[in-house]
Amino acid sequence: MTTFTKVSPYANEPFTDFSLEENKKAMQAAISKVKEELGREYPLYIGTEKVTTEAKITSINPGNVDEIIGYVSKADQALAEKAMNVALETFESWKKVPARERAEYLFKAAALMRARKHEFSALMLLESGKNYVEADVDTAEAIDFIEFYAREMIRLSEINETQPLVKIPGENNKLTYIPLGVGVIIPPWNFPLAICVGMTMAAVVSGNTVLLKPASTTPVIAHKFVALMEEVGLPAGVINFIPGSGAEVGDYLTTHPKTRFISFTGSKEVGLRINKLAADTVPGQIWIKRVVAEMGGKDGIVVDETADLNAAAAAIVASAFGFQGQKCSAGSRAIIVESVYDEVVEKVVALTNQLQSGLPELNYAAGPVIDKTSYERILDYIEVGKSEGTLLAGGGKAEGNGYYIQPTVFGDVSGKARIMQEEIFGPVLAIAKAKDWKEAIVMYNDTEFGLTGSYFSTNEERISEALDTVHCGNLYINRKCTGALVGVHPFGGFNMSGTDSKAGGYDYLLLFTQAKLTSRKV
Ligand SMILES: NC(=O)c1ccc[n+]([C@@H]2O[C@H](COP(=O)([O-])OP(=O)(O)OC[C@H]3O[C@@H](n4cnc5c(N)ncnc54)[C@H](O)[C@@H]3O)[C@@H](O)[C@H]2O)c1
Ligand SMILES: N[C@@H](CCC=O)C(=O)O
Repeated sequence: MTTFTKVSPYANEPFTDFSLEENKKAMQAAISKVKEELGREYPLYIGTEKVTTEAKITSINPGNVDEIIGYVSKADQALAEKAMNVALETFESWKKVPARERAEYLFKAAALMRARKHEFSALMLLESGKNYVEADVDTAEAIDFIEFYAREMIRLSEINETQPLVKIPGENNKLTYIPLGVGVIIPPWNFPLAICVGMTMAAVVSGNTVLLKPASTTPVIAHKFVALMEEVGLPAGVINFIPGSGAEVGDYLTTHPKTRFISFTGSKEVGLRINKLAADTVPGQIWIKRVVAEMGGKDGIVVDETADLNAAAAAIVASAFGFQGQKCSAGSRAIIVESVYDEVVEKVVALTNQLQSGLPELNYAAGPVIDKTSYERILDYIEVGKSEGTLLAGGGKAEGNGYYIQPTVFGDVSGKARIMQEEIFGPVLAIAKAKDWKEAIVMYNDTEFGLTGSYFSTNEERISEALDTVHCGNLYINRKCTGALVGVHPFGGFNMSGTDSKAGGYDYLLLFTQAKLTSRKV
């Protein structure tokens, strides 16, 4: 590879405006095209080999459970071992590829994904149940991660020029960020393109080779990304695609002596398990495994009596019910000061009741939740909510040939209630009343999580105190608590929300590299 793309300053990928008929039509055309390709089989990628297994993951449309998205081959431990050996071998050559050259593969991939944006969004919409806007935002974020990390790797490779070390006479000193080795990439299903792409590309552009184990409900969109990387000419063996059972393949690779790092995004329970298993050293292991674990949230919005109450209500509803509340950033709690409680709650309920449930391909505001297990878990939580608060909206199943649940709101919930403390990961909002803004912040902080939060107020003194005391990785003032943008809002949480890796930020690639200092006497 000799000719490099001219690198422009990083800018976020614009979102598509679906109020324009031509954009809506373009998405509908992409959905029709993708539908013609449903039901295919997809292999594992192990180096140059495409491996088809008898055992398959069947991916279905959660909004229309009779529609099969695809059949994806499934790795077992023997295939995971084979992939590990290929990744180890490929690492020896990939780590020597100059950073600028590695970044070039990413620039090419971003350009191609941009050209096929609606096609990626359409497949994701059918496989995960996102509506047009949510799918478009996910694809845009995937493009952003690729563009951002490519530039970041170039920056890190030039750090000696841009941030020189202190000079002393008689020595030439240099810092180089070198890769770690073979990493296991374990993304969740809820940003099935953006997070899968971001986690994988960050590790790869840093010079590592990876074993990518996608989430079992969204393996087809993950495959589309892997095929794209093959198309741009990324050397075989850099990304090895091994869908499979988390418990079987995941545990095997987490405890493997040659695994150098694990990059995980998902639930607290699985994240803690990985962290624990990875902490044990096994025979043949010569390093401390690095674990990047981004986990769940019980995010909340605090509203005081000076706030713009219409804006606050709109933000509460958008944060609670965007993609059916299936975001780690979802505002599943609202804490409202007593004097404006009734007014805000009334607005929230009115806006919630406007959300219509239906097929993602018809672009309904409220689509299905991801699978039967989630569906049943969320419905159970709704029953718990009925004994912990006052049901104000929704409260059960919604119509449709899929996993549809009504956007549900509970009021008068105590801060200690289960629906205020546990991550439900579905369209369920719990609202609590606080005596005043100070108590509201204390209630917000009363959680084991610490991912996102919003504070609505027009009082500068209180905003200033909120900025200091609301304890979460991503704190927003007077806006919703979802929708972090790459490069603008580096993303990651405190406490049980994870290792605060700040995806889409300037520190992120450091997690996939190690700094080597060389000092030469002159
Ligand atoms: N903090 C963040 O940035 C962030 C972003 C997105 C989602 N999330 C969280 O992710 C969760 C939802 O995603 P999910 O349902 O896919 O989470 P999950 O923990 O069930 O699964 C995440 C991934 O881990 C795999 N896995 C399961 N068991 C494993 C094991 N023993 N070893 C290795 N891998 C294993 C799964 O197959 C999947 O690929 C929510 O808790 C959400 O808050 C966090
Ligand atoms: N980064 C996304 C959330 C990712 C987790 O689900 C947001 O900011 O809404």
